[in-house]
Amino acid sequence: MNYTIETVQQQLEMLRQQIEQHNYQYYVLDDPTVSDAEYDQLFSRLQQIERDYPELVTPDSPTRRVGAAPLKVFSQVTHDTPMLSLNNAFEEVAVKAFDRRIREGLAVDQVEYAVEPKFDGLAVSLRYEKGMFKTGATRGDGYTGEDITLNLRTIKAIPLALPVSKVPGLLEVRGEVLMLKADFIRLNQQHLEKGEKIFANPRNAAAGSLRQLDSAITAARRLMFFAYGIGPNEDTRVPQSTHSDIVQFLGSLHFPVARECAVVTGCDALLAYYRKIAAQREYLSYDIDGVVYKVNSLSQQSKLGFVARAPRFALAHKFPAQEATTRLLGIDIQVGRTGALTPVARLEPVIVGGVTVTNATLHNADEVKRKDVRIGDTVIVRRAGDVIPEIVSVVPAQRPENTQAFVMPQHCPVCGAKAVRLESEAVSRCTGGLFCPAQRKQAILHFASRRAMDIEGLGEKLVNQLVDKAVVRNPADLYQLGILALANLERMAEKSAGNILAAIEKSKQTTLTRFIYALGIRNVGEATAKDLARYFGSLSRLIDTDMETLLQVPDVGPVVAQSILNFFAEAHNREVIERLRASGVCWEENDGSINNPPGDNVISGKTFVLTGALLNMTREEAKEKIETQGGKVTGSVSKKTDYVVVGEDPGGKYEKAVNLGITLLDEADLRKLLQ
Ligand SMILES: NC(=O)c1ccc[n+]([C@@H]2O[C@H](COP(=O)([O-])OP(=O)(O)OC[C@H]3O[C@@H](n4cnc5c(N)ncnc54)[C@H](O)[C@@H]3O)[C@@H](O)[C@H]2O)c1
Ligand SMILES: [Zn+2]
Repeated sequence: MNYTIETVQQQLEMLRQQIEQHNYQYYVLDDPTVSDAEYDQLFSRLQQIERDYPELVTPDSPTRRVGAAPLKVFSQVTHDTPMLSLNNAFEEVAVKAFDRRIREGLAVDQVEYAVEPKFDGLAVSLRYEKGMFKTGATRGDGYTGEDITLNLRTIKAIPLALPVSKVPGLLEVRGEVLMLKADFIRLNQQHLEKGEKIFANPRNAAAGSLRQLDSAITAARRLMFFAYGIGPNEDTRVPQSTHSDIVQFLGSLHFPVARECAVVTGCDALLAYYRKIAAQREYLSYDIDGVVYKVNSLSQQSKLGFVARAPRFALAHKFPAQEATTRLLGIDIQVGRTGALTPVARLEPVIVGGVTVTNATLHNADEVKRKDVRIGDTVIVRRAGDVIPEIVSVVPAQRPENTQAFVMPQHCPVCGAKAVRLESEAVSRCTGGLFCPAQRKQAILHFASRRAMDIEGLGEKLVNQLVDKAVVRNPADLYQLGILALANLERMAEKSAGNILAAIEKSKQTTLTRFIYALGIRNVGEATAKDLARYFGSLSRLIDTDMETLLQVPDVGPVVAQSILNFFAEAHNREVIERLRASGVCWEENDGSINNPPGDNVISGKTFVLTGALLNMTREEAKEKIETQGGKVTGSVSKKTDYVVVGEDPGGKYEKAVNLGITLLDEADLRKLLQ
């Protein structure tokens, strides 16, 4: 196709505008809207056109510049030596071309390179004066960065003081701040639980954590630093000969440096290093997006010099993208072992980092809403190591017409029970805990566990087999098991089958606490089960209870109470309980009153009159105790008096109480009440 200068000009402008917008999203807002691969494509298109039409290159083109201008809310730091970017290569041919250019530029046959992993974080510069950490800044647009000294001081890996004997003057250390994969997963998990925004990848998490106005937030996030270079310095003790010496020197100052740094010679060795690191990538504790090749000799480096935005002596050889763009075909709901409903994106198959991806997690309803993911959307998918692929974002410009926002289903798609979301949680959960097929294994294992029904020998392997073979679908089925069904299972001798049947039989005789706990009601642990058993005395009272009553139980709040109500509201759960009782599971019950005679409702709001001398406490003490529990003590008996406490030698008040028919208590009764 033949372009006129005008159409090329138009294309250029569009590309530049798009790239500027992406730079802003990525560098300033830490919130990219396209995948890196897509960005890199736009960028190399722009580079290509500018190579073909050098007369159209403008000094402000993104290909001439680094990053983006610093945010105004931070103070600015001028870099005495600019912080540049790196030229990129994705293909081996580009690496070979790089090596050839270097050899030609230096007029040598072979070149020695320092090779390093390319950290996927954000570049910072740390300024030390007389060995003390003074200021730290982001790269910004390469010339001016943001002053983030306070935030950097919270990073444990950054030394606040260096041995002055080694660096008496000025030293600027350059390197990358990043978040370790494990810390990233933990942070997102926390955010997910709290219903907060989750980060697309460790780089964004690191950038978002570091570029905070409140350094307390940075301190709460765990960040890591790796040093890879030195900026301005006025010190002859800084190595002057090779880059690898500099890295070693940084290590001796106690800066973390990558263990994978090496020195190699020739182009084949570069490619071998790339393959070696690519194979290790998954196992590294931090994300890398490629490797970096740097001419090792510093004098050769300065001979080669710089192009617009990057040194000529270095090259970033990037790994294939971990992100890709594809179409969202549907949103399925998966039900986890604990009943959590997770929306999962069904995708048009796409290759991400060498693996075909057809599904990606959307985490929960809030996340879907925040990203506004809709069926038919074009989405960016990211895959990192063995982490489940996820949707990073939607490409809004490519949304088809008439799409609808996603709504979380009101019922469990597996068992049809009501799905509810508790106020304190980010996820919806199926309430059919005892019979939902998705939750079977978990429910049965918990039911049989030691502190619940205590069925010895019924462990995970056995439960898996029983459920997979559909011999047991819910805890009630356990009590219908026969020796044959058990003995037919793998690795199950007749003797151990007999033992298990005996353990099941034995478990029938249990306590109400254990039984309530065994039901696996969300938020009802052992302690709560005990409180409930004490308070209600019988299971049927608990099943028939209401919110108001539940809130009277010690330590039961609205969230726990709602969980309990949801659980018993599900008819299938009640059926399983009926079957359990019919098969002989039993415990002692009472009407609850003997467990609860003391407590608020007895003293609180009641009026007491004391008469006669008490043996083990003074009247003052008795009065105080009654009052601290919310009761009232008055001096004379009337129809409004609830209790008269009668001690030794009571006076006229005693007779009056008898006449009015008021409940009399002796000292022992009072003490019991007060307990
Ligand atoms: N998705 C988007 O919208 C978007 C927008 C802008 C940029 N980007 C991404 O950022 C890239 C461009 O960013 P860039 O200019 O920072 O370039 P870059 O990240 O490709 O390379 C330069 C940077 O590499 C880092 N680095 C890591 N390890 C290093 C080492 N051992 N030695 C030296 N430097 C090392 C330094 O921070 C340096 O600034 C793009 O290729 C793209 O992947 C994405
Ligand atoms: Zn269910």
